[in-house]
Amino acid sequence: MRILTVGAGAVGGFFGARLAEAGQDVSFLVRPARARALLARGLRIEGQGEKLHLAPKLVTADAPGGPYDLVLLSVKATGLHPALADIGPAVGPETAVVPLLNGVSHLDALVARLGAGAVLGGVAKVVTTLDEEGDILRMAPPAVILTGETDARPSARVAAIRTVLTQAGIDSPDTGDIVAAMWHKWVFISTLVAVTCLMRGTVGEVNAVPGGAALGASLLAEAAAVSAAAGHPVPEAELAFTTATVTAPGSPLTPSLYRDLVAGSPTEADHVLTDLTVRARALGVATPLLDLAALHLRVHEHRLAAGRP
Ligand SMILES: NC(=O)C1=CN([C@@H]2O[C@H](COP(=O)(O)OP(=O)(O)OC[C@H]3O[C@@H](n4cnc5c(N)ncnc54)[C@H](OP(=O)(O)O)[C@@H]3O)[C@@H](O)[C@H]2O)C=CC1
Ligand SMILES: CC(C)(CO)C(=O)C(=O)O
Repeated sequence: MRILTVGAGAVGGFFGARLAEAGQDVSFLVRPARARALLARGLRIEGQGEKLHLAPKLVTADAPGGPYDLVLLSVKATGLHPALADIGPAVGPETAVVPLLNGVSHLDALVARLGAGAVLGGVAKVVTTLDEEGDILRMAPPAVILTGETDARPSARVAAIRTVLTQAGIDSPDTGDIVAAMWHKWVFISTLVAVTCLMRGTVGEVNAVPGGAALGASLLAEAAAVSAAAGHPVPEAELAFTTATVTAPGSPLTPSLYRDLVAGSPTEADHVLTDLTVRARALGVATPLLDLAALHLRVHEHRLAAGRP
């Protein structure tokens, strides 16, 4: 399968490398700084017993190649619109684009730019980050990509993509309804983001103090209520998983958005938190704690926009 991974960061680099290792024809669309780093060191993944080092096939926006069979879109929401402009020439009539961003609003942006026929839903379950050298550090076991047609119908292209992913050691179970799966991941990530960013600590640090675990449970109840009102009630098993994750004593877990916040970098707050609160208002769901978390992050973004890190 001809695959283009857009963004060779923590998520795209990880999944693209796995697919390339498994023998797929993978190109990575990168910008100049990342290209320089990858040419100098190669693409390296370490952690969780994995050690992988390969020379990635790089392409740039001026010559992206293609059309490809599959595009894995793995930029952050802050870079979504320029990336959509860059991938246009790489997308042909048979190309399937699978976005791996958290949140859901990018689906509309993708359809507006590339047409509904090109766009599948997507969820990434992986815990990776880039270290100071730009190598990928894998911090927890999951390696999962969920995908499907946005109207939930079975299709040959989704079956083919899931087979290729599975052959590369990437779990890709049938979700049934990928848009619901995206919402359910959104509930998970917005809860985790709100807990850690509001309290400025890891999950374990928040839960080490009285009231910490109760905050996680309250935030999850708000996010799950929005998802249910939008027509995507979160299954009990996923609620239990998120509760266990955000209330785990001693857990070092932080989301990538928290790491961006403490690094003084722009964050995906609008995409991950503000969008959820805007939808909550439209659906008549009260989300006072999520609103507070979104406000906290808006202040951060405003400070950055004003040139004050
Ligand atoms: N990290 C994780 O464990 C998980 C993250 N996610 C989600 O996945 C998405 C990606 O996150 P993550 O991989 O961590 O982020 P990273 O910042 O590590 O990677 C994003 C990459 O996209 C590149 N990029 C941005 N714009 C372009 C462009 N126009 N052309 C080419 N490359 C581009 C950046 O390159 P450059 O160096 O040029 O800026 C960067 O390398 C986010 O939405 C995140 O919420 C989901 C599940 C888990
Ligand atoms: C928390 C995590 C790793 C869960 O997949 C995530 O999605 C993120 O950091 O953005």
